[in-house]
Amino acid sequence: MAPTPSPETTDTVGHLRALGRLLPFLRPVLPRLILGTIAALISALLSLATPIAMRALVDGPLAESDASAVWPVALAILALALGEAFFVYMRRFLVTLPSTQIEASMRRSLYGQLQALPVAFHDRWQSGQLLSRAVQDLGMIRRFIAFGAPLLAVNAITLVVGIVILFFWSPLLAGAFVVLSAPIVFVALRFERRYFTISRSAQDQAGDLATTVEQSIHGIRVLKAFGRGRHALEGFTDQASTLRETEIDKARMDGHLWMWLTIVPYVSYAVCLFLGVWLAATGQLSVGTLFAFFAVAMVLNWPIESIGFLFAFLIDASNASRRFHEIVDSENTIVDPEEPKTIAVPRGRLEFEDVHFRYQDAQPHERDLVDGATLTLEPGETMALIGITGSGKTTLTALPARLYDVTGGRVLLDGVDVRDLTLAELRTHVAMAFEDATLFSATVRENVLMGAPDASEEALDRALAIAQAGFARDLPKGLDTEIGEEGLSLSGGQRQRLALARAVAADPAVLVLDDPLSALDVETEAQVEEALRGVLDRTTALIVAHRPSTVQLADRVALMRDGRIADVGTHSELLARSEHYRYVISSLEEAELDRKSIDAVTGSMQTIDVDALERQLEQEQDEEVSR
Ligand SMILES: Nc1ncnc2c1ncn2[C@@H]1O[C@H](COP(=O)(O)OP(=O)(O)OP(=O)(O)O)[C@@H](O)[C@H]1O
Repeated sequence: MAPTPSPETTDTVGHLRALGRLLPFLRPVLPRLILGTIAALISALLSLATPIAMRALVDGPLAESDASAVWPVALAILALALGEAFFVYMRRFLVTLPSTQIEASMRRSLYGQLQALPVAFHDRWQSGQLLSRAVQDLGMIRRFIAFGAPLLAVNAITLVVGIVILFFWSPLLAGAFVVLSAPIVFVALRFERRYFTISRSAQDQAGDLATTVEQSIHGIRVLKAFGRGRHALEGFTDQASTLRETEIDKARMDGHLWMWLTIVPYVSYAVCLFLGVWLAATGQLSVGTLFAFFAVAMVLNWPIESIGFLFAFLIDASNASRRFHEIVDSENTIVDPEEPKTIAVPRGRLEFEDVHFRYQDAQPHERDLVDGATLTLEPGETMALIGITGSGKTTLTALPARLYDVTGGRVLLDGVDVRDLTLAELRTHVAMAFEDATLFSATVRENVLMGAPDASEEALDRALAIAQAGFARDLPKGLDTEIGEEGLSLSGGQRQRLALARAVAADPAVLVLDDPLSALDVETEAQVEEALRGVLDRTTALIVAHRPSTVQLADRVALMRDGRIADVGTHSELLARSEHYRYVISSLEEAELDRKSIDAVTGSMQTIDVDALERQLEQEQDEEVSR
């Protein structure tokens, strides 16, 4: 998603306001930034002083043919040059460190906000948009703070001081110079309006491109398995071409501005040269002053020419600041209560009390996805949740840990509304394992102990044993083996077992399992379920079941239908009294039979060289892509 900028903020004041919002990040390093800008200003003023010394040289020693008087002026010019170089160095020295500090603290704040924002926010935002803001936009802001902003301030002051000097020497010549250079203002204003929109488009398109790269890397197996490599490449190429065209438009606009910023001053120099020579010839201006006038005008050439790219820089940075604040300003709706309650000794009674929930993108005419669900899990009880696909089971299980907040009704833990507990406390009481077992680039140990970093070695052993994840000890470095994106690849079943171990290790009062055993073969699943039974005696568990065997594990089963809990009872009670339950169970059994036959086929495939087959398949697909 890439929000479009509001039109009222596209003027210079809007840009400055957007940049002004960076002030809280600038404040801690403001003294250094100011000193850096002062250093830049001194170096610029020294560059203006050189023509003054030259004027003295031409009108003094040169005019009077006094060779001995040349030395002091030449030494003064040398000193001015050395001084200028020193202050340029000081500017870089003073400004580089704070600008990287600002970038780092902005990045920290952005990442903190991304962590704090609810799942509903992440549902709406593309990952690439977030990535490009965290990397590209913040880099742009750093460069603007380190380079663009001081230069802008210094160039503006240099221009004013330079023009004042010119007026002081010759009001007529300086007046002509200013009037002839004035069209630059109109060119710049026109540029600003058009560049703002295109700069924002380029940044948003870069975010879209990052999303595509991220998604295709994430889904590389699917793309390869379905031979969609070429299709993905075509899609990527289209997006990259669009971005390229936008960048070319940007460069064209920039080039256009540069052209005017080069032509206009030179036209004005040419006219002023005629005028200046006439003034000197008629004795109204000394040769030294004429010479110095043009030396100063040449020094002013850079501040005038740089207006173009500094202006573009300012607009890019203000857009980057807007894009940054779009995230940072996003309202976090899932926060700690002002006066939190606490549950000293959790027992694990979980109640859904007339719970309603609808996703933000739900159409007004649609009814709530969870539409008045009421269900009570007694401490230590294991409740299986079943229903047809899309009936809202996963959504309901996301509510106790406040991954989403209910839109009506309440979820109570030991009689306390989960919204009255701090998130930190709530998440020590409620642990989750999902079907999609996400592991992070860290060691096995760190992944499993994520919810309980202080857990003992025994607790870790127990969690691994329950989840049948003993295989982790046989990895190259045992539990210290790096896994995830940067480390060792694990099978889907191995990942799920570690994710389950992670949920169990936290030793929660309530365990919410959203089909966390789907990737396990039947035998391992039976072993995990057997071991889980021991844990579930002490822990309240809500388990989304997609297999009849998981239903058997439960004390009772809740049947979800049309957003409500249509019935609750033991498996045999529901079989006896609910037709819908029989329908759901029979469809689960059918799916299970299919899965067992697939397991049998894959078992017999163990004798075939699967690796060789995979390699051959990949080779064929690569050849297809390269064709
Ligand atoms: N983040 C989301 N934003 C918007 N709609 C969503 C989101 N997640 C799920 N839905 C919609 O809510 C409905 C219920 O989804 P949910 O995953 O809760 O069902 P489920 O019963 O767990 O399904 P399954 O058995 O297939 O896993 C679906 O129609 C789905 O499209």
